[in-house]
Amino acid sequence: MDRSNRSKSQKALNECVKVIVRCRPISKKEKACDGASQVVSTYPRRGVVEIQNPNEANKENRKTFTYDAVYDHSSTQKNIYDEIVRPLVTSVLEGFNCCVFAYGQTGTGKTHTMEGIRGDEEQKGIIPRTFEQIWSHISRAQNLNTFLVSVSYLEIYMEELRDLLQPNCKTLELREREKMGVYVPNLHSVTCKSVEDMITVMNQGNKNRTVGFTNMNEHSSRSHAIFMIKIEMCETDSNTVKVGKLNLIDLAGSERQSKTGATAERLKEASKINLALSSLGNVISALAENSPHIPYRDSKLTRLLQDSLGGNSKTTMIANIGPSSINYNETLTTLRYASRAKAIQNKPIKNDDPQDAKLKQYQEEIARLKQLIADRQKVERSTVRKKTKTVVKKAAKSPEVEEPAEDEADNDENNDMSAVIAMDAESKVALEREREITSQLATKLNELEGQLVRGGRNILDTYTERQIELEKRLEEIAERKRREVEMQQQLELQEETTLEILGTVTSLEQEVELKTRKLSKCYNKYMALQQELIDTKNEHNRDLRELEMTQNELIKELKRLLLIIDNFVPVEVKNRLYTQARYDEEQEEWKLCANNMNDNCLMRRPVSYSGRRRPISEFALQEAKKSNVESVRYKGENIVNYELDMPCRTTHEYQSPKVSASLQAVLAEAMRTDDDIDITDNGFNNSIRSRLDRIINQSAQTPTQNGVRTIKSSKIENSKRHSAIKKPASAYPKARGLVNK
Ligand SMILES: Nc1ncnc2c1ncn2[C@@H]1O[C@H](COP(=O)(O)OP(=O)(O)OP(=O)(O)O)[C@@H](O)[C@H]1O
Repeated sequence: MDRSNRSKSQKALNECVKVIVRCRPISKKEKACDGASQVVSTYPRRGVVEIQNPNEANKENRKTFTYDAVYDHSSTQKNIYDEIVRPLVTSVLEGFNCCVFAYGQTGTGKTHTMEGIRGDEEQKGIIPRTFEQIWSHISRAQNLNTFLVSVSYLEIYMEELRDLLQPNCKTLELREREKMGVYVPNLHSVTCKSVEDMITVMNQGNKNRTVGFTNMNEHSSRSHAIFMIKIEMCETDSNTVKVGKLNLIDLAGSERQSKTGATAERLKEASKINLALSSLGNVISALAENSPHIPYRDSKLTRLLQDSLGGNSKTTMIANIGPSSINYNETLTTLRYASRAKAIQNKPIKNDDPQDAKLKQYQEEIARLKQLIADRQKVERSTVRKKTKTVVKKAAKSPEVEEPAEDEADNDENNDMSAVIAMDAESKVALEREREITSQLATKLNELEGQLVRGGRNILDTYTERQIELEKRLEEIAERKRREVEMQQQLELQEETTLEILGTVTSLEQEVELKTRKLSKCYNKYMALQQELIDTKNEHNRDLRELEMTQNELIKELKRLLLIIDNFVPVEVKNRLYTQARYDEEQEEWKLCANNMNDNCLMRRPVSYSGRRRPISEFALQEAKKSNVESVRYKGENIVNYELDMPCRTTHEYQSPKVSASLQAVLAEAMRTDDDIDITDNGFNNSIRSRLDRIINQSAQTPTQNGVRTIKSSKIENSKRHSAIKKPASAYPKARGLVNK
């Protein structure tokens, strides 16, 4: 394709993000819930969803939202795929970047929509259906085009990128390059050659995905999962390469702690999930309002979705909702975000002749290897012939050989073989080596060729002409349905305009009537906006409360950990932790810095004068062994020359450990009542036990004040009590605890 053509095809038209809403059937749990009702009504033919506030007195006051398509509880996985995703995958096969992502509250059917039910032909979701469409296209491709299909699978868990196909490798990072956009270097990708290959990879990734139990979903996804498919295609005629990329994203669901009952780890996961989703909401809002700053950098999720939202990709958002009144607020939030996302404009561009296409590299490498093998084989043959001629000439001169072979240098391989037999040992070895290299090259060539797939070979035998026809019809039906919904929506809009036009007619009375109707419409709109404002404020307050609850939980956890550190971690270890711990901004985690005291000590070792003989120390020998050119020559280990390495802590600085007020109170109470203190060996180590031991004995020796024994830790009293502390072990009859005497 020449430059002008390419620029023509790349002249991108703006295209809005397509938004569809899918409402799942009411669940058994929701049905069983007291006072719950269905508050969502869907109108698939008009692309409209209505939601009614269950607490509002005026039941007529419903909120209405319009989308590109709406699916109710009776919609099937096949319908959704054929009408929504099939046209997108067709675009991918034309060289576009496309993205489908499922968004919604936890338990509303995102995973059901994207992945479906494994092993159930009817219930399989978007991802496995995509595989079938891709391979059916390849099997039918004309001109025997060459394809390279590769897939990657990653998840964002607690704001960390993880490779689901190589779970043990270290966490991944995000990079950005001008032409490539945002990408993940070192992400493992697997080349696939059939539907089955892709299903195997998907299942393998799903096994590694982080899933957990919550009150709202037994198998709740605790991470955002992104399945990436890259299809590189080379047209045999024009030799041009196109690349289509498809991202299939199953987001983790937004959730409220009050409903999911999340605690500890689940709670931390939930707070990260909600943060990422709220940053996604902010990006959607900023894009919809044409804001000059789009906060993509607020989370890894929004950075990864940068091309899909406001970028060069064709994007479809599937907003999953449930019909029950118990989730009214969450459903309303999802519907609002989905409605805002409709305004996002993308600029899809065909990836014609991309520079980073592996297929092109593979094809060039294959051509190079083929040429190399052919050249080697030529050289090999001519060497064999030359050698054989010499051997035969020698043999002709020798008296033992009676009949010299005259036609030994024929072209066929049999003669080559007999020639090899006739060759001397050295030449044979050289020839073997040559052949080995050639066979290695051939293996490499086969490997590379094995990764590529030739189209048009009907890989899927099951695809008959009728099925192909059926697919075409399905696409037509989907297109017609889309247009029908669009027309219906336009009709409704035009109704309003017609009303205005009608307003110009006849009598004053009619004018008054029309204006009253108009006014009442405007008033309704005004009221709806007022309500939205109130709802948004309430939503904001709820979010705030939720965040406060999460914060309280996390503070509680922090206090618990600090209490453990204060009471059970030795002071010197604690101090070391505090001085060595550094927060790594890049990786967003705490790290322990290596203590560089050793290095400093080594630096203080006296260096020797070059040329002077000196006894070699063990250390110097070891340094020399490392054969480091820059390593210094050390003097003999004359310890008198050394500075003393001062310990980190001196006896003078020693302070007795602090005992928390609660522990003191317990001990004091026990002292007062003279009861036995039985401390079981529940994770207590010996040093802690002995510390407690000391404290108890100290207080036992302290004179009582007003009948209550006090714990003192002055040095003088410590020394006075020294003998008391050294009681024989037999003074403590219980092996696993202490008894106050
Ligand atoms: N359209 C549907 N038809 C029938 N069942 C559905 C539908 N959508 C969801 N379900 C059922 O609802 C339950 C929750 O669905 P799913 O796990 O897909 O939710 P999710 O949105 O992915 O939740 P999470 O965000 O917690 O991962 C599942 O048992 C699923 O089978």
